[in-house]
Amino acid sequence: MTLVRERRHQEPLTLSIPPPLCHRNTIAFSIPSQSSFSSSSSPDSSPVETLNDLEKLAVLGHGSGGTVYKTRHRRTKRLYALKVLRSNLNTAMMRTTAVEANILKRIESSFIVKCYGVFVNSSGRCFVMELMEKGSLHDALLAQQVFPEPMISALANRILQGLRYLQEMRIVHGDIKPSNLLINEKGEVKIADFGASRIVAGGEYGSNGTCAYMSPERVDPEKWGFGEVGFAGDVWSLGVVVLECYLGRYPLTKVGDKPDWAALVCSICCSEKVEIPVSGSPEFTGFVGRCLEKDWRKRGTVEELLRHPFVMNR
Ligand SMILES: Nc1ncnc2c1ncn2[C@@H]1O[C@H](COP(=O)(O)OP(=O)(O)OP(=O)(O)O)[C@@H](O)[C@H]1O
Repeated sequence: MTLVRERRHQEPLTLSIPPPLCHRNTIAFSIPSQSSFSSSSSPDSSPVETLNDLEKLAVLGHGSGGTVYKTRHRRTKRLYALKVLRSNLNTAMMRTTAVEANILKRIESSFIVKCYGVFVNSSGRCFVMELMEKGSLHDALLAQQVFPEPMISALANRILQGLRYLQEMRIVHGDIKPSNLLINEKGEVKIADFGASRIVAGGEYGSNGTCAYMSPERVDPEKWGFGEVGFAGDVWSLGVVVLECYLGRYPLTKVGDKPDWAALVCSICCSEKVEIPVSGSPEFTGFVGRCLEKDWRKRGTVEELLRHPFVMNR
């Protein structure tokens, strides 16, 4: 289980950041224009045929399963991200990456990081992916600390549209968190990393995913979970991310609390309600409240939240 991880430091983002728009003391940063948030990426006309087509340029980051590189297609000069999974993964992780590859093959959405191909070679399984030049939301939070509400609402809108697409495909993401939300050059946020995902067709939820962003019904199914298939869990995680963007820190534990397993489980499952900062606008607090409803039966659905005034028309 991943728990709350050390934030990896990366090159600071160079997102074009507009003047601060909110009442709080934020670092200036840019809200991508409406069109850049809603436009889709152009389809790639030159897919990668073999891994030899790609030359590695730099390391973009490391995950629990492997390393992600910035690469360039030798002939077309097009840039890609290449995720190379470690060859010594245990059987459970190998199964997980096979599920991930299977899911990625089915996905085609401008709200989800595109996978152009999955290759298996001596060093393991490799995913050729759309390059998200601005890194992850996790990196953006490190650089910006807090986001103004209009930025958060645009971001929530895109993630919800991605979740709507996944639900239509009967896919539960299972690990929505800042490091799995990537940003491209246009400032578009997309959902990535399907290592904890599953296609809903019965069966139990695995234990993959990051505890800090897991919903009460996943952490303590006996108390909160009977009958849940998983889509509501992605909505909960979105609520945690949205609140984190607003506060600039992981929101479900108190400042100074050790983010250990016991503190997390208690903050997610013990109390009946999540405390939402009253300083936000009524739209913001209302939206977060619908995402962080502890009882998944009462929690907002993706469709309902897409119509919520906080994200509507973004
Ligand atoms: N398509 C991409 N484009 C640009 N950078 C990427 C891309 N995919 C991943 N990265 C970078 O590489 C880092 C590692 O990604 P990876 O998916 O391996 O792990 P993670 O999601 O951060 O962690 P874990 O898999 O352990 O939960 C990310 O945090 C991100 O900064």
